[in-house]
Amino acid sequence: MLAVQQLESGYGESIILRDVSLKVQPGQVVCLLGRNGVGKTTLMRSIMGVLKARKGLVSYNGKNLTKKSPGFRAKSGIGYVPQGREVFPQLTVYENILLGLEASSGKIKEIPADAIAKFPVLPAMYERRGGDLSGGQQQQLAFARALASRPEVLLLDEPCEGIQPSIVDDIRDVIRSIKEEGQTAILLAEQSLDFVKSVGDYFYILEKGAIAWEGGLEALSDEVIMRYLTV
Ligand SMILES: Nc1ncnc2c1ncn2[C@@H]1O[C@H](COP(=O)(O)OP(=O)(O)OP(=O)(O)O)[C@@H](O)[C@H]1O
Repeated sequence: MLAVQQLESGYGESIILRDVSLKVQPGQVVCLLGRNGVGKTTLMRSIMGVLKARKGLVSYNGKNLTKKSPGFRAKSGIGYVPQGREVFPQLTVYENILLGLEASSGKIKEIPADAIAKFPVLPAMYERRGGDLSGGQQQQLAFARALASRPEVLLLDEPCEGIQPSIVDDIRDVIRSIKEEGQTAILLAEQSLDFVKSVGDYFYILEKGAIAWEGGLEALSDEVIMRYLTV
């Protein structure tokens, strides 16, 4: 289980997240919601260790990761698809995916066929440079790169942002298939309510850098949506 306890995090002088606690249980798709700028990306980055927490705890299966590097966290089984993808533009699609294997500490030597089978468009593009792909294709590439090391928890930061509807549908199908397989839990930050409702098991809503609401799909009422999510 991934657990965040009383996390405080920010940039320079400003504190962005205060007293944030959440859990992602094995096999779950947990969604992180909130209006623009509430701190969803800051939370993802703090969980991955790209941003150091100021207070609180990030742990995975009881192991305290709070002071550990992003590389250590990746090797502990946490995958990350950052907002904006962060595909290496000069490397080929194949090389980008190979880099994802680094997180397996040498245990996985070849790109797993079942991980790549989730993105059938990619093999035909193996020799193309990452930077030449469309935004949607880059999103699929970043997703495949993260899955290549068979993470136990996957952090997905706004995978549908700026993506054409047909690829959003493909991404939804990939998330559903990961959920059915039950090997990888997902923490999904996403603005699209329809999307999260179609895949999510449990929901946390951030407001002003703190968890303002949490609950299951049945509790995510119109009133809650109006109060915390409507712009
Ligand atoms: N590198 C940074 N330096 C300083 N402030 C930052 C930095 N990145 C984000 N912030 C600020 O932190 C706050 C939270 O931003 P964050 O990107 O985490 O929100 P978000 O919920 O992911 O927003 P969005 O939905 O628009 O992606 C915002 O006020 C933002 O301006």
